[in-house]
Amino acid sequence: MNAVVSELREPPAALDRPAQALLSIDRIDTFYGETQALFDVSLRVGAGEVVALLGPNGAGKTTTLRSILGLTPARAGRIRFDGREITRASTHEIARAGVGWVPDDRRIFPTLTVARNLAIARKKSRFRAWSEKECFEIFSALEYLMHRECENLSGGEMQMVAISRALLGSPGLVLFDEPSQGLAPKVVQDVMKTITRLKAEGVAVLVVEQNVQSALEVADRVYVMNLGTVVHEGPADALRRDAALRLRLLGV
Ligand SMILES: Nc1ncnc2c1ncn2[C@@H]1O[C@H](COP(=O)(O)OP(=O)(O)OP(=O)(O)O)[C@@H](O)[C@H]1O
Repeated sequence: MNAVVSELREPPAALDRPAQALLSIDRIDTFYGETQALFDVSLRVGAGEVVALLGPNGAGKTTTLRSILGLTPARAGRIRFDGREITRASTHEIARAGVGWVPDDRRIFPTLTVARNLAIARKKSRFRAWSEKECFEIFSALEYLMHRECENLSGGEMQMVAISRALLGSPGLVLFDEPSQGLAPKVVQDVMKTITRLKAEGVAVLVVEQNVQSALEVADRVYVMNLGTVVHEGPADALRRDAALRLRLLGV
């Protein structure tokens, strides 16, 4: 083959990568002050794809989410969402573009009612708007909690509010940070079912999890991080089936 033609060609896409990335992170470095937390991190999430971000404490998973959200912007590299560069956009603009967030500490206004917390989360983006009624279909208990103040809710109830709040913001992508943390096994199953439902509705998900088993049940693809870098990328199925690989990468 002519050398010039071959150089002009796109490199072959890896088979396990989505052809059209909704979110693409390219070689980002992120710092807290002078301390570097992410080193040359690249990651992709396709439209309607569920991607799990796994790895030990301090690996850089939350920092990756914070970089996407503009809470701790990347100092080098590039982040694109839905065809638009968001590397240095404000968190508000990123949310308006259709990135939803379910934080690990839920961040619900404790003295406001559930209804009020949900009302202030409503936003329009180019992605589909979810209604409160649809949230009640997903979480049947939610309808009966609407007039409760959020400080009186259980951990599982708070998680329902946090997920519903993300959906009411019309997301094309929802970032979940440790959604199963501190929840009873039944509630963890409900959260994982919700992730599967989002995928069925065409919403992409990037989920950070310590609960490897639950994450592998719902994910299409997986990234494993360690010490601020991506150390593995591949289909979730490979990690589900290969106990030796799972043990080597995740210690479980
Ligand atoms: N606000 C902060 N200021 C300084 N360093 C931080 C801050 N937040 C995180 N770090 C450091 O950045 C690195 C990555 O942390 P990060 O929270 O992203 O890891 P993680 O993989 O999400 O782990 P965990 O499950 O413990 O949250 C760690 O070395 C951590 O100590």
